Amino acid sequence: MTANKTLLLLPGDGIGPEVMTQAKRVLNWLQASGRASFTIAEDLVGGASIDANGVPVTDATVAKAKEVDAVLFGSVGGPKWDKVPFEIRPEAGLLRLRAELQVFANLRPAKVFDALADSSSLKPELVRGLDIMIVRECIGGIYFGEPRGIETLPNGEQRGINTEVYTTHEIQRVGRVAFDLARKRQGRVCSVEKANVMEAGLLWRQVMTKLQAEEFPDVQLSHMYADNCAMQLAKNPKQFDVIVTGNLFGDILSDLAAMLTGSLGLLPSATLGAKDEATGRRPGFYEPIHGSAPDIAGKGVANPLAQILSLAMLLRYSFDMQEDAAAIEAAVERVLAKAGRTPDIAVPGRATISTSEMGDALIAELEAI
Ligand SMILES: NC(=O)C1=CN([C@@H]2O[C@H](COP(=O)(O)OP(=O)(O)OC[C@H]3O[C@@H](n4cnc5c(N)ncnc54)[C@H](O)[C@@H]3O)[C@@H](O)[C@H]2O)C=CC1
Ligand SMILES: CC(C)CC(=O)C(=O)O
Ligand SMILES: [Mg+2]
Repeated sequence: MTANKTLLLLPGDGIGPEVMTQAKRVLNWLQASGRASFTIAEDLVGGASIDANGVPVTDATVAKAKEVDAVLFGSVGGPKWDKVPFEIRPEAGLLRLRAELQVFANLRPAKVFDALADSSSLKPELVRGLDIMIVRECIGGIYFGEPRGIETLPNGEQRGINTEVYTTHEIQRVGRVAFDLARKRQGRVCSVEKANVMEAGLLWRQVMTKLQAEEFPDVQLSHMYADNCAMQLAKNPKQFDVIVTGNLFGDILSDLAAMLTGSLGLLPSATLGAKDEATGRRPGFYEPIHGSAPDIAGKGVANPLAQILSLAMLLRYSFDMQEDAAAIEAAVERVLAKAGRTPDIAVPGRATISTSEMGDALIAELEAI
């Protein structure tokens, strides 16, 4: 059994708590079957924290997130908080957590399960067997760059400002994560930016080129403009192995990649920081790539698999529980093969199951191991 590990759950808003409930069942199964022992805390974040505490994440919650071995996050936001000041909107809580934990490398795998090749909006032959890894820089770029804000000009007009900023160091550290991952995969990295338009993109391209030549000559590096990458992902996604890109392009391209797999409700992510050489600890923050899905929240129909697969990534990357992570992924595959489908991945003409029934089906598969 793996020694006691500490875990903070932050379900958040909308479908966040609904899908987190199913992930908790998997955690319970891991403990009840004697595979692991966790100390689990849970806290508010996003709109739920605004309602209770007036801020989207409290200092105490941030402190807890820094103390634990890993954080499992749901999703935040929703129309209820549309009118709160921008600085304390629910999403600001998520951005603060990522920044405070210094989790800079967001790993967003897009893998097509065999049983779902027909659920993609692309032709099955284009996506069958697809397995790409998008590495998105997560605490820099235009989401964090200064200056930012909305200012009033002398003529009374307003101007909204955000700034794309990347330093050599920020590009190198996420680049190393991408090259390291490629070494364990097909050995190919495609670096994505807009070096034809933006200086930050030009620097990104130069730094990646130098990094590959100096530290990763065994890995093949190509470059692509972000607009072309979006087109190529829809045209021929299997050409990619690892894609490394900045915060904004990574956010957008990973939602696009999600639809190749059949649904946004299937894509997990792991966001990792640097390993502290003194303690051996590496911050790990795990979340589905989808948001709080206000259009389906409260209906019991959200697909919990992205949240559960995020837990599998947590076990793999933060707790080195490779077998258990693989067991969960295999159970997901078996549930899908037996046509266990929430509405987002429905097979036309066949009944769908609810969020909790998807949880039931998954636990049944895990118990059958
Ligand atoms: N990490 C986070 O907490 C994120 C939060 N958001 C926030 O979420 C709210 C809604 O944003 P949207 O742009 O609508 O994106 P969204 O990802 O919440 O939803 C987009 C579409 O995908 C569907 N969908 C998402 N997850 C699903 C699941 N697990 N099962 C089935 N269908 C699913 C939704 O029903 C919706 O039709 C906003 O407040 C946004 O800021 C958005 C993205 C990430
Ligand atoms: C801060 C988030 C709402 C941005 C987002 O869409 C994401 O990280 O996937
Ligand atoms: Mg997003």
